[in-house]
Amino acid sequence: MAKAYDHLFKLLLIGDSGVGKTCLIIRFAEDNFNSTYISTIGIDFKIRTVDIEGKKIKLQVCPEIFHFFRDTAGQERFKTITTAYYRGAMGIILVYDITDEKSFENIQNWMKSIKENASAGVERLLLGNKCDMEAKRKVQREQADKLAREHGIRFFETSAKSSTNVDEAFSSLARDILLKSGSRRSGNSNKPPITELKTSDKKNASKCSLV
Ligand SMILES: Nc1nc2c(ncn2[C@@H]2O[C@H](COP(=O)(O)OP(=O)(O)OP(=O)(O)O)[C@@H](O)[C@H]2O)c(=O)[nH]1
Repeated sequence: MAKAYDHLFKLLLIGDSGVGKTCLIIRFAEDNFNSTYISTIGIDFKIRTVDIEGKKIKLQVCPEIFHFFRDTAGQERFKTITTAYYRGAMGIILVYDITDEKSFENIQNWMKSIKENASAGVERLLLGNKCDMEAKRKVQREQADKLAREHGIRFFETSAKSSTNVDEAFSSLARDILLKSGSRRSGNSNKPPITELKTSDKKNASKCSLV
């Protein structure tokens, strides 16, 4: 029997608690949104197959999961329990909440965490989620755009609630991973420059930015 997909890519979402990682995954995989907040204690990964460049790409998506523990001095700390998944991820999505400045500042720490835990060639993507809450915005898109450029990664503003840019963000990451794996095999890079996607996809951006 023919395989139902051409490639399987494992993606991981990281970012502060409450920024909307689980909701983004559920919106992407099930096209659903629930505003009741239950902090992740172990949603399993979700799966969706997308069509990219004529290939069927099965995306297996998982949020970073933490647990609290006490260190030897009795201080409460948290620790990832998905370290193995971190290493196996081919794409990592860094998420902050546009209404929460701290979650944006912490992106630098999450970048460090990727360096320490993930595979060297992992593709990264920055998302500013909850862009439906414009009135409560604390992080300007220019700040995030600058950060993304400094790290050479793409940036979208998304809303899991209104579904803005969610498919676009996941597909763009999958496309980058696909192009990278192809170029690794052929020895040259087909990855379009970051600015190229910006113009072609801008029509989908609605009020949220896609830079
Ligand atoms: N307005 C709005 N609220 C959102 C959006 N995404 C998530 N939320 C809300 O934000 C809260 C946290 O969302 P989660 O998806 O559970 O956040 P998380 O990052 O998985 O949190 P942890 O599991 O604690 O790591 C929930 O109340 C969601 O309903 C969004 O795009 N817009």
